[in-house]
Amino acid sequence: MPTLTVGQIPAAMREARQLGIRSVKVFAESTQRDGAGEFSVVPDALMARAVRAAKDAEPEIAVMTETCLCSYTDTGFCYVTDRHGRPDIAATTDVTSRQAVAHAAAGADIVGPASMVVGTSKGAREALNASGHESVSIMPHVIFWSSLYDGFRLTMGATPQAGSDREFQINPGKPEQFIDTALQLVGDGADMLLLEPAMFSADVLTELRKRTLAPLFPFSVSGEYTTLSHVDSATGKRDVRRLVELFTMLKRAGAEASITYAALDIARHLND
Ligand SMILES: NCC(=O)CCC(=O)O
Ligand SMILES: [Zn+2]
Repeated sequence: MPTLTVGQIPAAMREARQLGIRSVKVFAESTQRDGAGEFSVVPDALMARAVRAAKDAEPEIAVMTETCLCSYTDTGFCYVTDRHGRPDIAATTDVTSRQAVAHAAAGADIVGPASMVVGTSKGAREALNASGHESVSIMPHVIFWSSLYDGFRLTMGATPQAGSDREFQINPGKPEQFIDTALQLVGDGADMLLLEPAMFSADVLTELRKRTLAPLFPFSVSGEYTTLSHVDSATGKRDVRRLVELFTMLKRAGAEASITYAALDIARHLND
């Protein structure tokens, strides 16, 4: 998967603005890890520097972040584990809530609890309110298991070392569980919901569109980017036509907007 250094962010943001993109979502790949994910909240942590670089370059573009631990734990899990290797819910909520505050302090407009650990959205909301960041929004991820995440995990060095990261993600055979979780998150203070993987959650998007007023954002994940688009060897451009068709369908189904790694390529394609 393509990545940027912090130094490359300003140019990408300027191009995004010129092409009419109004928001970006940032993921940070940390090389420093420990058992508790504390490198995500040190002063000048990678995500905070990335957010600051983006907002300094283009203050009008909304910046969304991810609050999660898979890029910061030595296990590669999205949550802190206790000495028995079991998820430690309280510790996970504590550190991801501090991430939310750190991202907001760096200028983020929307933070995205992504571990699916119950309580992390509520925790982030309370921590943001207690630190004067009432206007920062929360967009939690609602996630079906999928092999489409493999490319992201490989790129981010976030493949769990043992077992799988399905603990809190939802079995794709249980759509009602996905819907219940999404509605519960709205009850916990989510301002909007991110649904992933985009292409395999169109049915629950349609259902949720009828059941909540919260804006719904399908997230087209790494496997969708790598399998539905490719660089055309003749033109050197990324052929994004299949992705455009996917996002057109999702818009029909009720998506507010879709999130994609191909945003710049699609905007270039549409502006051609
Ligand atoms: N929490 C980060 C993701 O879910 C990314 C998935 C992907 O792009 O494959
Ligand atoms: Zn994660």
